[in-house]
Amino acid sequence: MDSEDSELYSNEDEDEDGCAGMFDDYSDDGGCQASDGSDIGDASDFKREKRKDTYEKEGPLADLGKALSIVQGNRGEFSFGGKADFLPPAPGLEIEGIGRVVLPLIDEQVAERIIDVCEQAPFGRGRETLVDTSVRNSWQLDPSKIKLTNPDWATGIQRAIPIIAKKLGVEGTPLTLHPYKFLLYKKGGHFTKHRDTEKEDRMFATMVIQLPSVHQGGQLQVFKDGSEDPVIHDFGAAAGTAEYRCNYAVHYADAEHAVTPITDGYRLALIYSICWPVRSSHPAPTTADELYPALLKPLAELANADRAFHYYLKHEYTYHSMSDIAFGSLKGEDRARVQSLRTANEYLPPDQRYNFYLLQGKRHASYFSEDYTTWNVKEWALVEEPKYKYGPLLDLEGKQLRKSYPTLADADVLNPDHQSRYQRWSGHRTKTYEGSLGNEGAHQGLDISQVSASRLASKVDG
Ligand SMILES: O=C(O)CCC(=O)C(=O)O
Ligand SMILES: [Fe+2]
Repeated sequence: MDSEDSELYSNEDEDEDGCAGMFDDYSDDGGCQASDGSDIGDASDFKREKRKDTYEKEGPLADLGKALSIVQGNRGEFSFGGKADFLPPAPGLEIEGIGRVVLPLIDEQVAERIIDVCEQAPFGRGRETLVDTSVRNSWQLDPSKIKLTNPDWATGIQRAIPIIAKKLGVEGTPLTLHPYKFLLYKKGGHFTKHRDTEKEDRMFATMVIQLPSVHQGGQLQVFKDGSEDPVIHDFGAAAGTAEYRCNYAVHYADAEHAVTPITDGYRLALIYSICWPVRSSHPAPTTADELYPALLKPLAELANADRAFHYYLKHEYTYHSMSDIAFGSLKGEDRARVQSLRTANEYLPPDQRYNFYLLQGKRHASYFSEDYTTWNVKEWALVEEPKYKYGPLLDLEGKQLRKSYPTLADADVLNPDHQSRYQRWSGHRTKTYEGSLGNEGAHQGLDISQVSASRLASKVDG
């Protein structure tokens, strides 16, 4: 394998906005990235990118994509939940400075006393942590400030782990659950669409446990791949059990989700981060054996032609999860597809086999609008060509190859889902707004930096 170790960020200049550090602009404090609901830049950018899209529609790379498109693997459920049978209905909630809180919470005075010891929950936008009740309106406490005194609580959380692992399609994996926040919503409380960011190393999913609550509204909506049709978690509302037991929901942290407004009562929830075990080596899901001939033929042709290719992972990954556990951190479909490629690769003659690598990329685009008045502006124009930066190659064990910062050409993309370039990059976004302040009618600018999904790149050995 001769890695291209010549250039650092090979295809573009450093951008000038201070985001030269590849992985430094995740939001941490708020724990969440707000998406403000507007489609800034999307329409015009999408059209442009579509026109320019150059991925191969026929030939061995396209055939390999076609064979891979049916690999779904043991994807697990994208978001699930329901009755938390594994937890006791009376958790024994104690709040520092308040004492024992009887559930469900209905007494307004008690609720206000709890609110007094809480802080208004913030959210992350770019590098900032903001409080804006039009985006997020709830009250939060650090888990160190609460106790769940029922001893069945801790054992119940442990009992949840194999259930969650199985539903996520990673049965047998010793996931860990870490309490992240206690949340209280009252009438008017809500949280607009957002993604959760990494709060702990190796966090990849979120569990919401709703404590016995009497309230109206406050459903959790989880959106799949930009779909407008969410999975809805009502935490026992329709079944009439919300007030008598704990209910839960799990979703991948990178899935967009929202909490609809609470229209009456109080909703209490505990948020847990779901994390991969350190240095996990659990078995990969299996794919059907009959698949390999279909993968093998185009893969062999590509190897013969000494052709490198790359694949855009579909889930979001943080730099930490990538470098810590690499292949072990891949989720659902990504995991199944990479594993299928690896298995097919084993059938190639040793001197033709591929090496597989992971790398993370970043796309930066600037937009401009003249009619900027709110965040709902429809017409944004690209100011200049988007810039792309790629991090170093990591092997599937997460080891960094020294000085290997490749450039990825569109012509070499393995694209099983026929995604446009814009779609391939439409993962995690950080939006920053810039404008001339206090100058009515002035032109306004907008930056969008996208932290892309990580990449799988591969190069012919030898
Ligand atoms: O309250 C909930 O159900 C979810 C809250 C949430 O999305 C978050 O804290 O990031
Ligand atoms: Fe969230």
